[in-house]
Amino acid sequence: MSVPTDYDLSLRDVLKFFPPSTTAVKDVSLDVGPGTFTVLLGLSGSGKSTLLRLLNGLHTPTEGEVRVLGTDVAQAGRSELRRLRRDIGMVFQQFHLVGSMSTLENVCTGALGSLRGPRVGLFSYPKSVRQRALEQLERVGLADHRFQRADTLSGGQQQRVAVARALVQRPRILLADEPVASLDPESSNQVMSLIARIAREDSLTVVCSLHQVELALQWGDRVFGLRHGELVLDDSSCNITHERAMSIYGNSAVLPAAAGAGAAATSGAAL
Ligand SMILES: Nc1ncnc2c1ncn2[C@@H]1O[C@H](COP(=O)(O)OP(=O)(O)OP(=O)(O)O)[C@@H](O)[C@H]1O
Repeated sequence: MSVPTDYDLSLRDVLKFFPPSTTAVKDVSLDVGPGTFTVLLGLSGSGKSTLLRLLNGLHTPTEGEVRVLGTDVAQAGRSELRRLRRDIGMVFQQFHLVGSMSTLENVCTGALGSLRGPRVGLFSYPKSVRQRALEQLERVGLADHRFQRADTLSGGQQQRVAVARALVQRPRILLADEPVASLDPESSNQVMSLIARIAREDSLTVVCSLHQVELALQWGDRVFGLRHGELVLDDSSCNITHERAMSIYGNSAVLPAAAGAGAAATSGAAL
Protein backbone atom coordinates (compact mmCIF):
# COMPACT_ATOMS: atom_id res chain seq x y z
CA MET A 1 0.00 0.00 0.00
CA SER A 2 1.41 3.36 -1.04
CA VAL A 3 0.80 6.58 0.90
CA PRO A 4 2.34 10.01 0.28
CA THR A 5 5.27 10.77 2.58
CA ASP A 6 8.09 13.29 2.93
CA TYR A 7 10.56 10.45 3.26
CA ASP A 8 11.88 8.09 0.60
CA LEU A 9 12.70 5.48 3.24
CA SER A 10 11.05 4.92 6.62
CA LEU A 11 11.56 2.12 9.10
CA ARG A 12 9.41 1.83 12.21
CA ASP A 13 10.40 -0.52 15.04
CA VAL A 14 11.84 -3.00 12.58
CA LEU A 15 13.07 -6.34 13.81
CA LYS A 16 14.43 -9.12 11.62
CA PHE A 17 14.83 -12.54 13.17
CA PHE A 18 16.46 -15.50 11.42
CA PRO A 19 15.64 -18.85 12.99
CA PRO A 20 16.82 -20.47 15.07
CA SER A 21 18.38 -17.67 17.10
CA THR A 22 19.71 -14.65 15.17
CA THR A 23 18.22 -11.22 15.59
CA ALA A 24 19.96 -9.43 12.71
CA VAL A 25 18.10 -6.11 13.06
CA LYS A 26 16.49 -4.99 16.30
CA ASP A 27 14.01 -2.16 16.96
CA VAL A 28 15.33 0.07 14.19
CA SER A 29 13.40 3.24 13.37
CA LEU A 30 14.74 5.77 10.90
CA ASP A 31 13.68 8.14 8.12
CA VAL A 32 15.64 9.20 5.07
CA GLY A 33 14.59 12.20 3.02
CA PRO A 34 14.90 12.49 -0.77
CA GLY A 35 18.39 13.18 -2.07
CA THR A 36 20.18 12.20 1.14
CA PHE A 37 23.46 10.30 0.87
CA THR A 38 23.25 7.93 3.82
CA VAL A 39 25.99 5.64 5.06
CA LEU A 40 25.47 2.52 7.17
CA LEU A 41 28.48 1.82 9.35
CA GLY A 42 29.05 -1.26 11.44
CA LEU A 43 31.16 -4.30 12.06
CA SER A 44 30.77 -7.45 10.05
CA GLY A 45 27.53 -9.10 11.19
CA SER A 46 26.02 -5.90 12.59
CA GLY A 47 23.04 -6.12 10.22
CA LYS A 48 23.93 -3.75 7.36
CA SER A 49 23.16 -6.14 4.50
CA THR A 50 19.99 -7.30 6.21
CA LEU A 51 18.83 -3.69 6.47
CA LEU A 52 19.52 -3.12 2.78
CA ARG A 53 17.65 -6.31 1.89
CA LEU A 54 14.68 -5.16 3.98
CA LEU A 55 14.67 -1.94 1.94
CA ASN A 56 14.44 -3.67 -1.42
CA GLY A 57 11.95 -6.28 -0.27
CA LEU A 58 14.32 -9.26 -0.38
CA HIS A 59 13.57 -9.72 3.32
CA THR A 60 10.29 -9.00 5.06
CA PRO A 61 10.47 -7.64 8.60
CA THR A 62 9.59 -10.03 11.41
CA GLU A 63 8.15 -7.03 13.24
CA GLY A 64 7.62 -3.40 12.33
CA GLU A 65 7.15 -1.58 9.06
CA VAL A 66 9.44 -0.74 6.14
CA ARG A 67 8.20 1.94 3.75
CA VAL A 68 10.01 2.76 0.54
CA LEU A 69 8.73 5.65 -1.57
CA GLY A 70 5.54 5.45 0.48
CA THR A 71 5.00 1.74 -0.15
CA ASP A 72 4.79 -0.71 2.73
CA VAL A 73 7.22 -3.27 1.33
CA ALA A 74 5.83 -6.25 3.28
CA GLN A 75 2.26 -5.54 2.13
CA ALA A 76 3.14 -4.90 -1.53
CA GLY A 77 1.82 -7.34 -4.10
CA ARG A 78 4.13 -8.86 -6.69
CA SER A 79 3.52 -6.25 -9.37
CA GLU A 80 3.82 -3.38 -6.88
CA LEU A 81 7.09 -4.84 -5.62
CA ARG A 82 8.35 -5.23 -9.18
CA ARG A 83 7.50 -1.59 -9.87
CA LEU A 84 9.18 -0.51 -6.65
CA ARG A 85 12.34 -2.45 -7.47
CA ARG A 86 12.61 -0.57 -10.76
CA ASP A 87 13.02 2.56 -8.62
CA ILE A 88 15.82 0.94 -6.63
CA GLY A 89 19.27 0.42 -8.12
CA MET A 90 21.63 -2.00 -6.40
CA VAL A 91 25.41 -2.11 -6.27
CA PHE A 92 27.22 -5.00 -4.57
CA GLN A 93 30.66 -5.64 -3.13
CA GLN A 94 31.41 -8.36 -5.68
CA PHE A 95 30.10 -6.35 -8.67
CA HIS A 96 27.96 -9.30 -9.94
CA LEU A 97 28.84 -8.70 -13.58
CA VAL A 98 28.75 -11.48 -16.17
CA GLY A 99 32.44 -11.84 -16.91
CA SER A 100 32.06 -13.24 -20.42
CA MET A 101 29.74 -10.42 -21.54
CA SER A 102 30.87 -7.11 -22.91
CA THR A 103 30.83 -4.12 -20.64
CA LEU A 104 27.98 -2.55 -22.61
CA GLU A 105 25.81 -5.69 -22.51
CA ASN A 106 26.33 -5.90 -18.75
CA VAL A 107 25.04 -2.36 -18.42
CA CYS A 108 22.03 -3.21 -20.64
CA THR A 109 21.03 -5.97 -18.21
CA GLY A 110 20.12 -3.20 -15.78
CA ALA A 111 17.03 -2.60 -17.93
CA LEU A 112 15.80 -6.22 -17.74
CA GLY A 113 13.27 -5.36 -15.04
CA SER A 114 11.34 -3.23 -17.50
CA LEU A 115 11.66 -5.54 -20.54
CA ARG A 116 9.63 -8.62 -21.39
CA GLY A 117 11.29 -11.95 -22.00
CA PRO A 118 14.91 -13.07 -21.89
CA ARG A 119 17.70 -11.27 -23.77
CA VAL A 120 20.79 -12.89 -25.20
CA GLY A 121 23.42 -10.75 -26.86
CA LEU A 122 23.81 -7.01 -27.04
CA PHE A 123 21.55 -6.62 -30.08
CA SER A 124 18.65 -8.37 -28.42
CA TYR A 125 18.18 -5.13 -26.41
CA PRO A 126 16.16 -2.28 -27.91
CA LYS A 127 18.27 0.47 -29.43
CA SER A 128 16.95 2.92 -26.82
CA VAL A 129 18.34 0.70 -24.04
CA ARG A 130 21.71 0.31 -25.77
CA GLN A 131 21.84 4.08 -26.18
CA ARG A 132 20.98 4.67 -22.55
CA ALA A 133 23.56 2.09 -21.46
CA LEU A 134 26.24 3.83 -23.52
CA GLU A 135 25.32 7.18 -21.98
CA GLN A 136 25.74 5.70 -18.49
CA LEU A 137 29.06 4.12 -19.46
CA GLU A 138 30.19 7.55 -20.62
CA ARG A 139 29.19 9.01 -17.26
CA VAL A 140 31.37 6.51 -15.44
CA GLY A 141 34.24 7.12 -17.86
CA LEU A 142 34.24 3.70 -19.52
CA ALA A 143 32.65 4.22 -22.94
CA ASP A 144 35.95 3.34 -24.61
CA HIS A 145 35.77 -0.09 -22.95
CA ARG A 146 32.23 -0.86 -24.10
CA PHE A 147 33.12 -3.94 -26.17
CA GLN A 148 35.66 -5.30 -23.69
CA ARG A 149 34.82 -8.44 -21.70
CA ALA A 150 33.84 -7.44 -18.17
CA ASP A 151 36.25 -9.93 -16.58
CA THR A 152 39.21 -8.21 -18.20
CA LEU A 153 38.50 -4.91 -16.40
CA SER A 154 40.12 -3.93 -13.11
CA GLY A 155 38.08 -4.18 -9.92
CA GLY A 156 37.50 -0.44 -9.80
CA GLN A 157 36.41 -0.42 -13.44
CA GLN A 158 34.06 -3.36 -12.84
CA GLN A 159 32.43 -1.49 -9.97
CA ARG A 160 31.97 1.57 -12.19
CA VAL A 161 30.26 -0.68 -14.76
CA ALA A 162 28.01 -1.98 -11.97
CA VAL A 163 27.09 1.61 -11.09
CA ALA A 164 26.26 2.30 -14.75
CA ARG A 165 24.11 -0.85 -14.81
CA ALA A 166 22.18 0.35 -11.76
CA LEU A 167 21.60 3.73 -13.42
CA VAL A 168 20.17 2.32 -16.65
CA GLN A 169 16.90 1.58 -14.90
CA ARG A 170 16.70 5.26 -13.88
CA PRO A 171 16.35 4.56 -10.15
CA ARG A 172 15.25 7.07 -7.54
CA ILE A 173 17.10 5.18 -4.82
CA LEU A 174 20.53 3.57 -4.91
CA LEU A 175 21.42 0.86 -2.38
CA ALA A 176 25.12 0.03 -2.30
CA ASP A 177 26.24 -2.91 -0.18
CA GLU A 178 29.90 -2.36 0.68
CA PRO A 179 30.69 -1.16 -2.84
CA VAL A 180 34.36 -0.54 -2.11
CA ALA A 181 35.18 -3.44 0.21
CA SER A 182 37.05 -5.30 -2.55
CA LEU A 183 38.94 -2.27 -3.86
CA ASP A 184 42.26 -0.60 -3.11
CA PRO A 185 42.15 2.85 -1.47
CA GLU A 186 42.55 4.78 -4.72
CA SER A 187 39.81 2.86 -6.54
CA SER A 188 37.63 3.12 -3.43
CA ASN A 189 37.86 6.88 -3.51
CA GLN A 190 37.14 6.96 -7.24
CA VAL A 191 34.04 4.79 -6.85
CA MET A 192 32.74 6.75 -3.83
CA SER A 193 33.33 10.04 -5.59
CA LEU A 194 31.53 8.72 -8.67
CA ILE A 195 28.51 7.55 -6.67
CA ALA A 196 28.38 10.90 -4.82
CA ARG A 197 28.59 12.90 -8.07
CA ILE A 198 25.88 10.86 -9.78
CA ALA A 199 23.67 10.98 -6.69
CA ARG A 200 23.93 14.77 -6.74
CA GLU A 201 23.31 15.04 -10.48
CA ASP A 202 20.32 12.68 -10.45
CA SER A 203 18.98 13.68 -7.00
CA LEU A 204 19.28 10.06 -5.91
CA THR A 205 18.64 8.90 -2.38
CA VAL A 206 21.60 6.68 -1.49
CA VAL A 207 22.07 4.13 1.26
CA CYS A 208 25.60 2.80 1.21
CA SER A 209 27.07 0.35 3.69
CA LEU A 210 30.74 0.80 4.48
CA HIS A 211 33.37 -0.42 6.89
CA GLN A 212 35.61 2.63 6.60
CA VAL A 213 34.83 5.48 8.98
CA GLU A 214 36.89 7.96 6.91
CA LEU A 215 34.86 7.26 3.78
CA ALA A 216 31.60 7.42 5.72
CA LEU A 217 32.39 10.85 7.12
CA GLN A 218 33.79 12.10 3.82
CA TRP A 219 30.89 11.08 1.58
CA GLY A 220 27.83 10.60 3.76
CA ASP A 221 25.40 13.45 4.50
CA ARG A 222 24.07 11.25 7.26
CA VAL A 223 25.55 8.27 9.09
CA PHE A 224 23.71 5.41 10.74
CA GLY A 225 25.78 3.17 12.97
CA LEU A 226 24.68 -0.38 13.68
CA ARG A 227 25.92 -2.62 16.46
CA HIS A 228 24.49 -6.11 16.95
CA GLY A 229 21.51 -5.07 14.80
CA GLU A 230 20.69 -1.98 16.86
CA LEU A 231 20.88 1.60 15.66
CA VAL A 232 23.48 3.20 17.90
CA LEU A 233 24.35 6.26 15.85
CA ASP A 234 22.13 8.51 13.74
CA ASP A 235 23.40 11.96 12.90
CA SER A 236 24.61 14.29 10.18
CA SER A 237 28.20 13.50 9.28
CA CYS A 238 29.22 17.08 10.03
CA ASN A 239 28.27 16.47 13.70
CA ILE A 240 30.28 13.25 13.98
CA THR A 241 33.92 13.17 15.00
CA HIS A 242 36.13 10.29 13.95
CA GLU A 243 36.26 9.17 17.59
CA ARG A 244 32.49 9.14 17.92
CA ALA A 245 32.10 7.13 14.73
CA MET A 246 34.74 4.66 15.93
CA SER A 247 32.85 4.20 19.19
CA ILE A 248 30.28 2.06 17.39
CA TYR A 249 32.99 -0.56 16.96
CA GLY A 250 34.10 -0.51 20.60
CA ASN A 251 32.60 -1.31 23.94
CA SER A 252 31.80 2.25 24.90
CA ALA A 253 28.31 3.61 24.65
CA VAL A 254 27.93 5.93 21.72
CA LEU A 255 28.74 9.49 22.58
CA PRO A 256 25.65 11.62 22.26
CA ALA A 257 25.64 14.35 19.64
CA ALA A 258 25.91 17.92 20.76
CA ALA A 259 22.37 18.47 19.49
CA GLY A 260 21.20 14.95 20.32
CA ALA A 261 21.50 11.87 18.15
CA GLY A 262 18.79 11.67 15.56
CA ALA A 263 18.12 15.37 15.74
CA ALA A 264 19.43 15.86 12.23
CA ALA A 265 17.03 16.96 9.57
CA THR A 266 16.63 14.23 7.03
CA SER A 267 16.55 15.93 3.68
CA GLY A 268 19.79 16.31 1.78
CA ALA A 269 19.17 20.03 1.47
CA ALA A 270 18.85 20.41 5.22
CA LEU A 271 22.01 18.52 6.05
N1 LIG B 1 19.50 -15.39 5.49
C1 LIG B 1 20.02 -15.47 6.72
N2 LIG B 1 19.76 -16.52 7.50
C2 LIG B 1 20.27 -16.61 8.75
N3 LIG B 1 21.06 -15.67 9.31
C3 LIG B 1 21.35 -14.59 8.56
C4 LIG B 1 20.86 -14.43 7.23
N4 LIG B 1 21.31 -13.25 6.74
C5 LIG B 1 22.06 -12.70 7.72
N5 LIG B 1 22.09 -13.50 8.81
C6 LIG B 1 22.77 -13.21 10.08
O1 LIG B 1 22.35 -11.92 10.51
C7 LIG B 1 23.43 -11.21 11.09
C8 LIG B 1 23.64 -9.91 10.35
O2 LIG B 1 24.15 -10.23 9.05
P1 LIG B 1 24.39 -9.12 7.92
O3 LIG B 1 24.87 -9.84 6.70
O4 LIG B 1 23.19 -8.28 7.81
O5 LIG B 1 25.57 -8.26 8.56
P2 LIG B 1 26.55 -7.22 7.85
O6 LIG B 1 26.70 -6.08 8.81
O7 LIG B 1 26.06 -6.90 6.49
O8 LIG B 1 27.89 -8.04 7.75
P3 LIG B 1 29.07 -7.91 6.65
O9 LIG B 1 29.69 -6.56 6.87
O10 LIG B 1 29.99 -9.04 6.99
O11 LIG B 1 28.44 -8.06 5.30
C9 LIG B 1 24.62 -12.14 11.04
O12 LIG B 1 24.70 -12.80 12.29
C10 LIG B 1 24.28 -13.14 9.94
O13 LIG B 1 24.89 -14.38 10.16
